[in-house]
Amino acid sequence: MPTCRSRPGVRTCRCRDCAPPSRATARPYARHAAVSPYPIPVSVLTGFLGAGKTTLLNRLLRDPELKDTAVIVNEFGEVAIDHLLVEQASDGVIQLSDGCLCCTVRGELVDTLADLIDRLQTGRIEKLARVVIETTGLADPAPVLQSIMAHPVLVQAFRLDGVITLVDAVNGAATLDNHVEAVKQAAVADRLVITKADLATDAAAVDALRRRLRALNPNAAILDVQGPEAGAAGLLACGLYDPATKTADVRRWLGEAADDGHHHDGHAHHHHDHHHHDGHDAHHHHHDERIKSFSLVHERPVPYAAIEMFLDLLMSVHGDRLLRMKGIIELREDPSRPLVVHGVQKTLHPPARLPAWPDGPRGVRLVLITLDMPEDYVRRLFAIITEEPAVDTPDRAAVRDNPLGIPGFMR
Ligand SMILES: Nc1nc2c(ncn2[C@@H]2O[C@H](COP(=O)(O)OP(=O)(O)OP(=O)(O)O)[C@@H](O)[C@H]2O)c(=O)[nH]1
Repeated sequence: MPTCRSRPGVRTCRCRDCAPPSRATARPYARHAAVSPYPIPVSVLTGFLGAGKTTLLNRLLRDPELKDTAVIVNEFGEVAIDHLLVEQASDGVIQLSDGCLCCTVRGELVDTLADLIDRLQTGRIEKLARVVIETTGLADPAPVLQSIMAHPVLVQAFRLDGVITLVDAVNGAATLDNHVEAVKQAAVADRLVITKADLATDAAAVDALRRRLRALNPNAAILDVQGPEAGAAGLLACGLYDPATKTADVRRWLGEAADDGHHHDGHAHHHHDHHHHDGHDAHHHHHDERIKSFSLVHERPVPYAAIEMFLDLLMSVHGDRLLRMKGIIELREDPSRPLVVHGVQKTLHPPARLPAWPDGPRGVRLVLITLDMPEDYVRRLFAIITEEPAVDTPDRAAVRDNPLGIPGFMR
């Protein structure tokens, strides 16, 4: 990354030469996908200590589909050894010097990603098809996702493709009991991968772990690391765009919220399975109880201002409790082009517009993954925001023209 022209040595200063372009110039990724390499998909590979991240990464990197992939490996502890374990040519591997990727070296992750773009633009890297970030096992992945999405330049160059979380079949249940980070890792995943099933002697315990993961995260596919579907294609293409069909695949992206057949009431909330028929009574699910995944569904278009107000209120009141949100929205002002929203905690990705609706249901479909968030509050807020005002009431026009005027929701 070049240093600042006016202040040599300073890398990320805010002077006119260096300041990133304003958000207003950010272009939705859908539009330039066809003509430029941007945005480059970023996959985050996470999973508790020793879950098998490096092992899987090494296997994936041998797949020709992963050519032109940059891998950012982070390191927990003083001595940088993880990069030595990643077998691929050292060129593609970027080692963050120290510490935990999620917090202390957040700046460094941003610099590393910015540097990749710089190398691409100056021709030092010819092609960059994808970035994989392997997080330390102790990381809460949300801040990693956030640091990409909150950065005005990075957000134009990269898009989050998905989070792949590895769960060890032998130690997974105990890890979930004892570490809330592990529960968060599982909850925000787009793909859950069970590793070390070959070492597990107790098949019933592995089944119980699967059920527990399913309850924690109803929308993610659960795969076996040894299975045929755990290859590059199955793991690294979780985003809205299906690289196979080159179209937006909402169903694949949102999971059950897009599934018209099952949840007409918009209540896609999964209750935890407390029936342990197998005698493997996983007693302490207290971390699991704090995490909920639910969908908000509305079958009609909504005004832009209403959805904006909903997201604003949700983020400002409960942003810290929102681990992840994804959604697709039919706007009343422009129903033919869906709005795509993507949030991590208090950070909202600049909303993108798709040129057209893919097949399937329209309206509003939002999937929320929350930690200690009062679901009732969110549902009530959503109901008020999406409610059609009764015909013939004097307030109807006022509400339509100025949704900020909805009673009870003045700020
Ligand atoms: N039998 C078996 N061993 C595995 C599997 N996956 C990983 N391992 C082993 O588990 C150990 C830890 O694997 P790593 O890939 O280093 O795990 P990691 O998640 O990168 O570990 P950290 O970076 O320390 O968090 C290694 O000895 C692997 O060989 C698996 O599916 N089956």
